[in-house]
Amino acid sequence: MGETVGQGTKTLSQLGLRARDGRDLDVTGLSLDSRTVKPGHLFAALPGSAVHGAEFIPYALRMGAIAVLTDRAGAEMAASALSGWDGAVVVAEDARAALAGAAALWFEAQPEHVVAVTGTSGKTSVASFTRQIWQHLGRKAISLGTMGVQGDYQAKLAHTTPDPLTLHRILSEAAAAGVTHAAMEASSHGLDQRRLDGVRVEAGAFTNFSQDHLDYHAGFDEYFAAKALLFNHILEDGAAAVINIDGDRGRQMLDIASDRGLAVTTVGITDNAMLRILGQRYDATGQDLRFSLMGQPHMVRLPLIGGFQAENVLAAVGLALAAGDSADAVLRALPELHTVRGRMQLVAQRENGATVFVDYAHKPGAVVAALQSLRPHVMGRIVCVIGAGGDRDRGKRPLMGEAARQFADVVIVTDDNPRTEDPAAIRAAVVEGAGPEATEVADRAEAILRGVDALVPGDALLICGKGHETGQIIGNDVYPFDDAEQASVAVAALDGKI
Ligand SMILES: CC(=O)N[C@H]1[C@@H](OP(=O)(O)OP(=O)(O)OC[C@H]2O[C@@H](n3ccc(=O)[nH]c3=O)[C@H](O)[C@@H]2O)O[C@H](CO)[C@@H](O)[C@@H]1O[C@H](C)C(=O)N[C@@H](C)C(=O)N[C@H](CCC(=O)O)C(=O)O
Ligand SMILES: Nc1ncnc2c1ncn2[C@@H]1O[C@H](COP(=O)(O)OP(=O)(O)OP(=O)(O)O)[C@@H](O)[C@H]1O
Ligand SMILES: N[C@H](CCC[C@H](N)C(=O)O)C(=O)O
Ligand SMILES: [Mg+2]
Repeated sequence: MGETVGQGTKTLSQLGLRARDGRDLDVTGLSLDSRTVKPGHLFAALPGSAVHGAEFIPYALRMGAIAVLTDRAGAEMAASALSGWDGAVVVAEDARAALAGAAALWFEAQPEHVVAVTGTSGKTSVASFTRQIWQHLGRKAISLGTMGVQGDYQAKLAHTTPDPLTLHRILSEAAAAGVTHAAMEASSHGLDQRRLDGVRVEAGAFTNFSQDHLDYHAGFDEYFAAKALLFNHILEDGAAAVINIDGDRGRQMLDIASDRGLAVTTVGITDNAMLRILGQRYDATGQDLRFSLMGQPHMVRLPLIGGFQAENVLAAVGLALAAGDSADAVLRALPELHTVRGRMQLVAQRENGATVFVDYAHKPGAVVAALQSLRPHVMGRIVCVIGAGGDRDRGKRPLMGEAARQFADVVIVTDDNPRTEDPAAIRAAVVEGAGPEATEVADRAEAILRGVDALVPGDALLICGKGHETGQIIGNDVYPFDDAEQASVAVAALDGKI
């Protein structure tokens, strides 16, 4: 799935495309991978990070492609395969954007209200909270992102922001199923690769900015620029923007949104934020939040662990208001919100009362936020089990270890998803930051068992990095593994229940 779609036919011009010889052929489907091309398809030969899709044009032609969409470099690369071919060649300045536009026109239907959220951390949570608010108001709603498609239409996704063919297919299927409201995550890869182009987004949110994905983006500024595309490129004129202005990058995004003339709602603890956090009181099961909306104070009980969840909730409030619901209705839904699986989720409790949480913190900023925000909920020590994924940004590993050393009392370094890297080398990089007092336990199940074993009354264990994931990727294989399940097993074993 994903790389191809096809049902019925459309002409190139109906897809917003123009062949270089001006002919307007019918196409029977769209493919962005040569291996999924069927007779009559348009093959999008896109520039990739490993290869240029144009390398596969001869193969796509053999498979029966009737049209090829590519960029200038691709057309040059495939010049000999394309010369004398009787299909249509579309050369676009930005072939990714052209494909996304074509996908939007292929499917046409989208939920009436689509909002999108970007930022280094909190996208999944904000999208889920927004969808939950809508569902409490009786709207037919979905959230779409890292957790797949959830809500009144459901599907699995391989990516946080899927390729445009998958994305537009899902939006149209959801619309056909009666979904009127969709909240989606806009990942920096997705924005950079124009996967969301053509989606009619009526409101965008920005959460925060810290280090991630520097294996993909050239630097912090390029990573930020990708996120800014939501506000200076994707959002329609007159759309709304909900921006957390607590950090420098938030204020920078505010300027970008204001310059664009978007209707901005600001969020944060900052004095002049329109949705402003006034105070938070924490206990073992959640928090009381005092906040103001356009100057009016409100109190709400949130069954959510972690101070940052209040920022995520207020961003969701901003999006729900921007999509047209009334403040009264939206505020009534808040006490019903529940956490996203694997986000500061209480997964087990020992007989002595000590608690175990699973969190998806897999970047330095998230580790700091998760540990710092757990602290006021915990009277005793915080034990932290942490590792880092292989084949991803290497620079973040020592920083994640350092964050654990700084904000946890006991640190156990273990494997995350080593993928094709040497697990011991990844652990060593994490230990570099975690310091000599950290314990290294390669096997993740054993690390969790040791973490649980260390808990005395009042303590809490935070298992970082894998959140909702149900597999551990070692080499190219995926082995069943679920942090929440391992925590329950460890608690049961140590408390003598199995
Ligand atoms: C780095 C990255 O984002 N890569 C994405 C990108 O692939 P690429 O440009 O690197 O592809 P490539 O391998 O160089 O190939 C170039 C082109 O040739 C085509 N091809 C390739 C082989 C072939 O036989 N025939 C063929 O036509 C490919 O379909 C592609 O269009 O375009 C592909 C098609 O859309 C994506 O599947 C692929 O996602 C890869 C698998 C991926 O893992 N991406 C991750 C990092 C990602 O996108 N993550 C974000 C953020 C997650 C987060 O929030 O943390 C996400 O939104 O999920
Ligand atoms: N507002 C926030 N500020 C700081 N950290 C946060 C915030 N929200 C979530 N986090 C941390 O980031 C982790 C991931 O949260 P979430 O899945 O909502 O974000 P995301 O942006 O979708 O992440 P990803 O890009 O990995 O999918 C959480 O488990 C938590 O540790
Ligand atoms: N979407 C993120 C998830 C990382 C999760 C973490 N467990 C890891 O494997 O690094 C990525 O692919 O970079
Ligand atoms: Mg996410």
